[in-house]
Amino acid sequence: MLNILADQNIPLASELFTPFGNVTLVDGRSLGAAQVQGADVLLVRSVTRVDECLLSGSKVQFVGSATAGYDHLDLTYLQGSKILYALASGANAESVVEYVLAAICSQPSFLEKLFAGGKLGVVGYGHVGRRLVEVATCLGMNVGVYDPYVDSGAYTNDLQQVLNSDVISLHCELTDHGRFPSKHLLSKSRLDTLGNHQLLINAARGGVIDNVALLDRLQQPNAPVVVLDCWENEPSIHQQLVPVVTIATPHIAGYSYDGKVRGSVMLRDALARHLACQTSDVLLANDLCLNLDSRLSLAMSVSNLVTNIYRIESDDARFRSALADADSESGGRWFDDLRRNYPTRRELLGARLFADARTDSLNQLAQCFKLQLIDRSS
Ligand SMILES: NC(=O)C1=CN([C@@H]2O[C@H](COP(=O)(O)OP(=O)(O)OC[C@H]3O[C@@H](n4cnc5c(N)ncnc54)[C@H](O)[C@@H]3O)[C@@H](O)[C@H]2O)C=CC1
Ligand SMILES: O=C(O)C(=O)[C@H](O)COP(=O)(O)O
Repeated sequence: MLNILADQNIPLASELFTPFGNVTLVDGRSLGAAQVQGADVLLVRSVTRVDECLLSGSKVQFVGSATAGYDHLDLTYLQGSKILYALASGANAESVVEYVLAAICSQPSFLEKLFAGGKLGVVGYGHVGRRLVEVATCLGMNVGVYDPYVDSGAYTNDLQQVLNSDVISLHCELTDHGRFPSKHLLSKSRLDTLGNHQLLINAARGGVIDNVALLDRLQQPNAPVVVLDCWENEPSIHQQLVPVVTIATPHIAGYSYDGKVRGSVMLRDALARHLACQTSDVLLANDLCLNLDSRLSLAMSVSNLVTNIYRIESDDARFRSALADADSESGGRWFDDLRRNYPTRRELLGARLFADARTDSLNQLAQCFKLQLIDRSS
């Protein structure tokens, strides 16, 4: 029997991994080398740094991270030690895209701009960036993409062109090495080029924006409108930033129930392949039923639909209230508590949409989110 150590915040960890061995659930943030010693398989989230310090001397042979980002894994060490690893690439891309749409919908003037020929600038053209571009273009928006490693075809822009956009959304991985490190990509000088006619969203990693420079920029005149999901030094974030950003959330853009379960299943499947075991399918049907008035404009339909399933303002309110109530001695515990106790949020993708007629706008929406459009009048 394998000894499997899993972060307690990986949904269905016990159910999915018990067929392979004994599953022990642990607190990923405080996980230390002593706990890992007897484990064969380690399943983590982004809060656990997986490197030589954690694994040296252990018998871990497989590391799974139920996340898209992998800046918490020392891949050079894992490869050098012949420890297999698996990620949940793409599992939560839809969740992040719906978060970004909710952020835009929470700022109606920016939503209107994007539907009136304004531009959405996307940094990073991986799973999230591609899906965001797919949805935005399907809705008729004008899009530019900066990703120095990937060909984004007709959407290709240089970084400054993207930073001139009405809405800028960051979706690159966090790196401090290589030809194009993304650490502090939004440096003081780049933040200085932004103005109050722009919305900046960071649901990538905190370190992509220099948070000290951001605080300084947001205290100057003509500051951009900022939505922050990811912060430098989580969970002990720069708290002075909170009052000056427009929306503050605790790194939950990827926290749809669907996205998290997809991530768990991806790891289960990767471990099963490694062990050459069969697995059964996990069906994750979207049973959400939504209603929409077919007379609404496309912009209003998007806004109604997105806010129907997810109100980013509620996350922002919970964040500010938890911070206000936080014990100053507790470090970032309030931030992790918000994440651990995150309410169930479903995705729009694949839901059923009831309307009183089939209009072009509704067909367009149905195509974007693979909705099952049901015409109540027929
Ligand atoms: N807030 C949240 O809950 C979540 C955050 N994330 C973060 O978002 C990132 C993107 O997610 P995915 O698209 O799934 O990852 P991905 O690995 O599919 O794509 C990352 C993209 O970033 C690009 N990139 C790397 N350096 C860059 C640079 N300097 N400038 C512009 N682009 C650069 C890569 O070429 C790649 O196309 C993840 O690495 C993760 O850190 C992902 C999911 C949830
Ligand atoms: O997938 C990623 O990358 C993320 O940022 C995760 O959604 C973050 O969740 P945790 O792994 O920190 O629970």
